[in-house]
Amino acid sequence: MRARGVKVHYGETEALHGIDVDIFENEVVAFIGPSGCGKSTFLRCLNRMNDTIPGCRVEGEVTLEGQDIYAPNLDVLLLRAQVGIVFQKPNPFPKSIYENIAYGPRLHGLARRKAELDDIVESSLRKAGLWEEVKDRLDQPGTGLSGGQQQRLCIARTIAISPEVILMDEPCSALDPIATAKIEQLIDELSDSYTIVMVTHNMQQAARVADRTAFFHMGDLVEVDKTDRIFTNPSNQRTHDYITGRFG
Ligand SMILES: Nc1ncnc2c1ncn2[C@@H]1O[C@H](COP(=O)(O)OP(=O)(O)OP(=O)(O)O)[C@@H](O)[C@H]1O
Repeated sequence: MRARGVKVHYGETEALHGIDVDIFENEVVAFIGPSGCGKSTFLRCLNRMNDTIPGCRVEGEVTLEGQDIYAPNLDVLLLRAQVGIVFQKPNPFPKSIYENIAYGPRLHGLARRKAELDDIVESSLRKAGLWEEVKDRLDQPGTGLSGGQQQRLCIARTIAISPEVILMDEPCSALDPIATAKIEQLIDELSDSYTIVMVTHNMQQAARVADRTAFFHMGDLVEVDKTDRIFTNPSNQRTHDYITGRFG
C-alpha cells in the first residue's frame, strides 16, 4: 500500500497533517507513538473505516497495488475484505464459532457448497492457531471463548475472506501476557502470507514482531525505518526522546 499526503480532519480539527508511507508485501509494520498522535486514525485510512465516523474527512492518496482506494466507484465492502481489520477488544458476532467464520465467505460468495465452506472454516481456524481448541464445539457461541481465543477467532474471521493486508489496532491490549504471546507468535506466522500493519502502545511488542516501525507524533509520521534501527539508532531526535522514555 502507498499513502501520500494523507490528512484527516475531525470537524475543524486536523488530526493528521500529511502522511507519506509505503507498506510492502508480507511485511509487519508497527505504528508507535504517544496517545492521541493519530496512529489509529491513520490505520483506519487504510481500509476506509474513517468513512463510518461522522465529521471525519480524509484527503490525500491511498493506493492498494496501485488502485486508489478512495475512488468514487470503489466497492468498499470488497476493499474491507482485501484490507481486513482486527480491533483492540475482541468483537465476535453473537453467533456460533462456525458462523463467525462462515459469515464473510458466504457474504462474498467464496463457497458454493457446504463442504467448501467447512474447508474455509477449518483452514482459517487452523491458520489462526485455534482449530485444535474449538474443533469439537464449532456450534457453540464465539462469545463463550476466552479473550485470547476470541481475538484469534476475530483474526480467523478476517483470514476467511482472503485478505491481502490485515490491520490490527492494539490487538493485545485487552489480553493477558500468555494470550498476548500467542497473538504475537501468530502475527509472525501470518506474515508469511499477509501484510500486517499494527498499532501498538507497547514498544517491546513492536521490537518483537515488526520488520519496520513507524513513529507518529502529534499528527505527523516522524520516521519509519527497520525496527532495529528505530530502537537503536533513530534519525530523528523526537523518535530518540520517545523511545528513551523522555515523553509519552
Ligand atoms: N471520532 C473522533 N472524533 C473526534 N476526534 C477524534 C476521533 N477519533 C480520534 N480523534 C482525535 O484525533 C487525534 C488522533 O487520535 P487517534 O485515536 O488516531 O490517536 P492514537 O495515536 O491512536 O491514540 P491512542 O494511542 O490513545 O489510541 C486525537 O486528538 C483524537 O482526540
